[in-house]
Amino acid sequence: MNIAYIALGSNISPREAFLKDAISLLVEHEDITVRKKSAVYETAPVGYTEQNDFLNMAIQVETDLSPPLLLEYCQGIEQELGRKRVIKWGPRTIDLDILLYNQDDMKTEQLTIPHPHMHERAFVMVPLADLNAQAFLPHLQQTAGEVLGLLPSEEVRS
Ligand SMILES: Nc1nc2nc(S)n(CCO)c2c(=O)[nH]1
Repeated sequence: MNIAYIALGSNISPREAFLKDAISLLVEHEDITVRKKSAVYETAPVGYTEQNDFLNMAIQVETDLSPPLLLEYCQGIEQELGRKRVIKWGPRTIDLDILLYNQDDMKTEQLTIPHPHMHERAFVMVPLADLNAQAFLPHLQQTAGEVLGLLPSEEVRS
């Protein structure tokens, strides 16, 4: 069994429905188990800012699929839910990005894991820390919490 973290985003209505549908399609795959879901965050667009606000979240999955096969299935979901790559950084019905896959640190033509920009994006790092602040980013040798400046705390602050 492998553990992967996937970021999801949508900024075309109905955003919530696209997130739910994407997760349902992931759950349908016999080699994918969705173990945990973060909260859903409304976020201002970064990069290409002339577009609607996003809903972002992240999920933790267990999978027997290899990274390339997991990517292929995620891209299939984007197609299925009507993602049209009109403007590269533009609006999208649904976006699924593989953030982490075990402790892999790999780069191929199709796929770079960990996601190269994840540490620069609060809309990715906050949902990831929701799931597991101890998730380790091998390319940075830091946990998700450390990237966010969260100090490990034994007790939950009351
Ligand atoms: N807040 C926010 N801004 C974004 N800019 C791009 S591109 N994207 C697409 C994901 O790379 C997003 C996003 O998901 N959320």
